[in-house]
Amino acid sequence: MKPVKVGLLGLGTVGTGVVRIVEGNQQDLNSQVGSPIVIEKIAVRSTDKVRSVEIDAAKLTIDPWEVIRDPEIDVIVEVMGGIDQTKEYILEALERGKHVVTANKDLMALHGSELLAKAQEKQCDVFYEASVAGGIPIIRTLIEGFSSDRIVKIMGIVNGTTNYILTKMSQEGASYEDVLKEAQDLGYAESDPTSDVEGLDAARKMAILGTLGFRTNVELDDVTVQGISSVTKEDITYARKLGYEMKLLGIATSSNEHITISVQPTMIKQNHPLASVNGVFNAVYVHGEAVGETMFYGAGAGEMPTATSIVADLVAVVKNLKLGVNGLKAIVPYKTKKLQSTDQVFYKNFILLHVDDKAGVLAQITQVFAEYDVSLASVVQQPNEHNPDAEIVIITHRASKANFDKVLQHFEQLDVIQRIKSVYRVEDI
Ligand SMILES: NC(=O)C1=CN([C@@H]2O[C@H](COP(=O)(O)OP(=O)(O)OC[C@H]3O[C@@H](n4cnc5c(N)ncnc54)[C@H](OP(=O)(O)O)[C@@H]3O)[C@@H](O)[C@H]2O)C=CC1
Ligand SMILES: N[C@@H](CC=O)C(=O)O
Ligand code: NA
Repeated sequence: MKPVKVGLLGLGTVGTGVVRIVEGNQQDLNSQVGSPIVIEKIAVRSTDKVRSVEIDAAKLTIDPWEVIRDPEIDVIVEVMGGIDQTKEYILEALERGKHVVTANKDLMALHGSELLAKAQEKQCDVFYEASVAGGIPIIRTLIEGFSSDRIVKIMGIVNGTTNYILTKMSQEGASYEDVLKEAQDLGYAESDPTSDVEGLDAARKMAILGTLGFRTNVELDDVTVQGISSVTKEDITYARKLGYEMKLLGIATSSNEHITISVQPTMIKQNHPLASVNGVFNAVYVHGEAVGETMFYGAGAGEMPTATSIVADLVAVVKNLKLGVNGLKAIVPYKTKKLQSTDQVFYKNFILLHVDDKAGVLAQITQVFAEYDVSLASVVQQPNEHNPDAEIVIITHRASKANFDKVLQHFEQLDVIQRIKSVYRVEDI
C-alpha cells in the first residue's frame, strides 16, 4: 500500500512524542489503516539543536513553507504553536488539499470556524483533539459520544501547568515560582507561561469545549478569565481548612437561550471528583440532560499523552482517506445563544478581609451584604498573627455575580476594611 506522508511543523515536546509514536508503533498503526505512515519532512527553528529522537537530518528544514508546499505530503501535523503566521500555513495547506492535525488551542479558539469552513470547502479534515486536555479524548467524545444529548454544563480542569502548580503548593507547600519552573522544565507550560498562569490557555480550551458541547459559537471574549498568579499558600490553607481544594476551574453552562462561561481559581468541595484531580492531570466533567453526570480524566499536558491524541487524529485522517470521506466531520455550530447577564449568574463566594480590630466592624460589613441581598453561609473573625488587623473569612450563599460585585465595590469605600485579601468562587455541588 502507498505510504501516507506526513509533514511535521515543530519538533519540540509534542513533535518529539509524535515521532516516537509514529515510529515506535508503526506496525500497529499500519494494520489499523492499511498503509505505512511516514514522517517526510519536519520544520524546526534550528536544525543544529540536539534532539532526543533520532532524525534523518535531510528531513529537517527551517522553512515551514517547504513542508506545506511539498506535493508529496498528504497530512500536515502542526505542533509548533503561534497564531497569525501559523494560520497562514494551515490555510495554505488546506488550499492545497492537505489534511491538518493540530494541538494549537490558541489558533482553534480564535480562528477555528474559519479553518473548519476552509476544510469543508476543500474536503479536508482538520482534527484538533490534542488542543484540549492533552491525552483525554474529550473533543471526539463531545462530537460523537454526546451527539444524541443536550449538554447543560461542562466543568474542567483543563490546564496541566496550573494544576501541577496548585497541587504542589497545596500538598508540599512548594513556592509558586519554583513549581512553575518545574512545569516548564517538564514541557507542560506554553512557550510564554503567562497564558497558563493567567488562565488564557484554559479560557481558549473552554471556548472550544463550549462551542462543541453547546453547538453554539462561543467566542474567546465570552469567557470571563482570572488566573492563579495571585493565589497564595495562605488561601490554599484556608480552602483546605474549610473542606475545599483550590483548582483553576473552567465552568460553562447552557440553557435554552443563554450560556455562561468562565475560568477562575475556584474552591471546590473535597468530596467532588474534580477535587482529587492532581498534578498535570486534567479532568472534564460533562452534564447532559439525558446522560446525567460524566467525567473524563487523564494527563493534560506532556510529550507522550499529547502525542497520543495527535497520532489518533492522524489515524482518523488516514481512515477517512481510505473511505473517501474527509472533510465531512467538521461540527458547524448551528445554535445562537447569548451570554447570560451577570444578574442571572449565581454562585457562592469566599472572601477574606483584613479589617480594623474594633467594635462594630462586623456589623458594618454584614450590613453591606444585606444591602445587596447577598446572604451569608458563614462568618469567622480571628486576630491576624502578623499585624494588628483582624481577619474575617466569609462564605456567602449563592448570590448573583452582579450583586456580589457591588458588595466588593462598596467594600473598596469602607474605611474599616484595610484590604480585600482574597475572593474566590465556591462550588460545592
Ligand atoms: N507541551 C504540551 O504539553 C502541549 C502543547 N500543546 C500545544 O502544542 C504546540 C507545541 O507545543 P510544544 O511541543 O510544547 O512546544 P515546543 O516549544 O516544545 O516546540 C515547538 C517546536 O516548534 C518549532 N518552531 C517554533 N516556531 C517555529 C517556526 N517559526 N518555524 C519552524 N519551527 C518552529 C521549534 O523548533 P526548535 O525545536 O528548533 O526550537 C520546536 O521544535 C503548541 O501549540 C502548544 O500549545 C498542546 C497540548 C499539550
Ligand atoms: N500548557 C498547557 C499544555 C497543554 O495544553 C497545559 O499546561 O495544559
Ligand atoms: Na484531548
